[in-house]
This record gives sequence, structure tokens and C-alpha cells, in this order.
Amino acid sequence: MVETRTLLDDCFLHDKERLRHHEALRILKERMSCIAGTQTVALHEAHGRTLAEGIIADRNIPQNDNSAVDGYAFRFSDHDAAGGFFRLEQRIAAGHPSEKTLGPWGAARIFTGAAMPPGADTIAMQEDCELHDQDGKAFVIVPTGLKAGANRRRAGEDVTKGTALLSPGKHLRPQDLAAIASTGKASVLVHEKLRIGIVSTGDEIRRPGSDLGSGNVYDSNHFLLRALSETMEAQIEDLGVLPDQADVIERTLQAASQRCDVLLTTGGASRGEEDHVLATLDKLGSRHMWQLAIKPGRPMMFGQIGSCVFLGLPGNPVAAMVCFVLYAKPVLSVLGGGPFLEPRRFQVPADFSVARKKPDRREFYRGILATDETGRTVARKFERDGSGLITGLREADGLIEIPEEATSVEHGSLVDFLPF
Ligand SMILES: Nc1nc2c(c(=O)[nH]1)N[C@H]1C(S)=C(S)[C@@H](COP(=O)(O)OP(=O)(O)OC[C@H]3O[C@@H](n4cnc5c(N)ncnc54)[C@H](O)[C@@H]3O)O[C@H]1N2
Ligand code: MOO
Repeated sequence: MVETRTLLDDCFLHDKERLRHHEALRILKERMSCIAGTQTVALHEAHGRTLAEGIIADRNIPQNDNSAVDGYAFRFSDHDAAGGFFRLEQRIAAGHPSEKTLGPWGAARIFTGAAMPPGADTIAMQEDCELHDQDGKAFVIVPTGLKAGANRRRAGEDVTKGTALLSPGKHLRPQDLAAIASTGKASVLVHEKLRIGIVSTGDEIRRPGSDLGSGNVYDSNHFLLRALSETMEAQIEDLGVLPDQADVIERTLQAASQRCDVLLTTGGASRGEEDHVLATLDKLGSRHMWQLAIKPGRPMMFGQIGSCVFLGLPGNPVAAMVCFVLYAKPVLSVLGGGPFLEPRRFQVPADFSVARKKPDRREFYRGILATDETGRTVARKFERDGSGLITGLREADGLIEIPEEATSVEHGSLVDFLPF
């Protein structure tokens, strides 16, 4: 009798037993810590780097009370008695503070950013004032209706002395550099860049610029992963395209693991006998995780060869990018001294529906943000699901995340959107 066998044609049949997304994150969080050293760099070289020291303001910012406008500074309590008629006594430009206290009913010509003279507390904008000359003396007529303290920027109103501005682990953005500069620091302690070796695998893979024979595919993943890694301030080592040969893969990964902090591979993560990356990781090091209950990206693997962290991403480009965003990026951030940088999520109404989704796995669709007829921001789904379709990645603004328990998506229901 011929035995019938249930087809495993749907390779996601066993998602119940697979490691779930949140468990994978827990394992990664538990096992990861900073491995990057530190170095001091000039502030202009610190953009995108990971801060390795805390930044505390050791002075008030701004340092002095100063004017927010070009105009006339006066003592508010003088206004009514003077009938708004002030003697012009001083002229104060930015960078040229005055030590002279305003006399009674006195005013100072003042410019934006200039320190307030002692005694003054309020500034009238020049457009609201009138100049008057009497017996060769200059006066300014200040209108009524201003509030005490108008147009004055207080010392320390941005930051008061002693405030902690930035903590270690911060990925420095342009506005963070502005904040550091405002404290007077010219250099900053940051973490060294991680050395990341990037490997493509597969006999069919060719580098752009070379001829494409029948059955060949250009190496998109190298450029995808390289650029994604560079957003994490990495020092990239291009380990090229390795053939589907166990001995070559073994030799290359073994040697690279001694030089690199992290190895990022793509392809060969699955179970086929031509998929040698998994076997090599098992042989040379240890595997901490493989096969996740997600789509795409299921064959993602994580382990180590010696002290080198190993991130084995699937060969399909969409799966490679999804795995990078979900797992590799937070890991690289932690290794480099930063936080576990999970993607941000916000909820948007779905401008699509899915009649049937398999339970027990988390799915990530390529999502496009659009505006519907009522002006609301909604998420559209790139209509095709294939994990090899770079077009979906190119058109997408981010990923739409559908949780394990969902079995369908209704049009108009709120879905999580993870912007790229
Ligand atoms: N029998 C099964 N087959 C497959 C399974 C499975 O469970 N059972 N899983 C599928 C899933 S899901 C994925 S994802 C892929 C992952 O496979 P690998 O990581 O082993 O990747 P490859 O087989 O080497 O390649 C898959 C696909 O991607 C193309 N590729 C590979 N590298 C690149 C590159 N650098 N640039 C552009 N494209 C690349 C490759 O040509 C293949 O088409 O396995 C499924 N199969
Ligand atoms: O996990 Mo694979 O990602 O779908 O093609």
C-alpha cells in the first residue's frame, strides 16, 4: 500500500513550534551588550556616532538675559510714570554687553541676541516705537500694552546649569550636536565603529557590472545590507560573493570572524543541501536562534563564531530587509553602545483587506502611506507578497505588521505601521 503523506508544500505549516517574534527579541536583548571601544572625536565628526559619555550643561544656556527682537529695552515699572517717553541712553549690539545700569526713565537701543543692560526687563519692538529728538537729545516713545518682561529671553531658559542634556548611548543627530556645541564642548567621546563583514552567498549571484549568464541574479542584497549597516555607523568589510561550497564558506567565515565584530550573511539560511551557511555556523560556532514564526524572514539565524556575532539573513531581498530592520539593526545598535533600537510603530487605518491570514505567525507587508478621500493617512498594502520582489521594498514607506493571532485584516481596521 502506498503511504499518503501530508504535503509540506506550505513551508510555514509549523509556525506554532517556531520561535515567536517577541521571544526572538527577548533572546537578543538578553544576550547582547556593548562590545565597541571608545574614542574622542571632534564635534563636527560626531554626526551619527553613538555617544559614550553623558553631556551635562555646566552653565546656563543662554548665559545672559537677552533681547528676542531689535528694539528698545526699558524698565517696565517706569513706563506709566514716564508716559512712555524714555531717554535713549545706550546702544547695545549682540556680543557687546553693557555694564551700565539704566537711569530712571532711560531706555537702550538693543538688537536681537544682545544681553539686556542692568535695570532693563522689557523690550519694545522697533516697529512699535517712535524716535523723538528734543533739544538735541534722543528719546524713544514706547507704546502701552506691552506685558512686563515682553521680548526678553531669560538666562537659562533653554537649559539651566546642571541639566543632563544627553545620556551615553545616544545616536547623535544634528540637533544633538547643536545642543553639545551650545555647552561649549568641542569634542566628544563616542563608541568606535563596529567592523561588519558582509557576505553574499549563492552560485547564482553576480556582482553588478559583470555579465549575467542564464540562471544568474545580481547581488542586490550586498548593497541593501551595506547601506542599512552604514546607517549604524559601521566600518564595512566586503567579503564578496561566496559560492555554494562548504569548504570555501567555512574558510572565509572562520578567517573573517577573527577580524570582524559582526558577520552579516545573506542566503544559504534555509534547509537545502546547497545552503551551507547554517551548517558552517553550527560547525565553527554556536547557533542561538533559527527559524522564526514570521513572514517573510523565517530562516533568520543568530549565533556566534568565537566572539564574533553572527547574523545570518535569508537570501530573498524582502526577507533580508525585514530581518535587518527587526533584528539586525537593534543588535548592531546595542553592540555599538546604543539602545536596542526597535522600529517605531504607529497605528493607521488599513486601506486594504486580507481575507485569510495564517495564525501563529507575524506577517509584515510592504506598506505605502496614502491619503484617503477624507484626508486621513491610511496604509496601502503592496499587492504582491513575494519575498523576492524588490519592487515592493522600493515602493514602500515601511512595513505593516499583522500579529500572530490575526486571521484576517478588515478594511478600515487599525494596523501597526513601522516606517523605514
Ligand atoms: N524547501 C524549502 N524551501 C525554502 C524554505 C523552506 O522552508 N523549505 N524557505 C524559503 C524561505 S521562507 C526563504 S526566505 C528562502 C531563504 O533561503 P536562503 O536564505 O537559503 O537563500 P537562498 O536559497 O540562497 O536564496 C533565496 C532567494 O534569494 C535570492 N538571493 C540570494 N542571495 C541574493 C543576493 N545577494 N541578492 C539578490 N538575491 C539573492 C536567491 O537567488 C533565491 O532566489 O528559502 C525558501 N525556500
Ligand atoms: O521567510 Mo522567506 O522570507 O518568505 O521568503
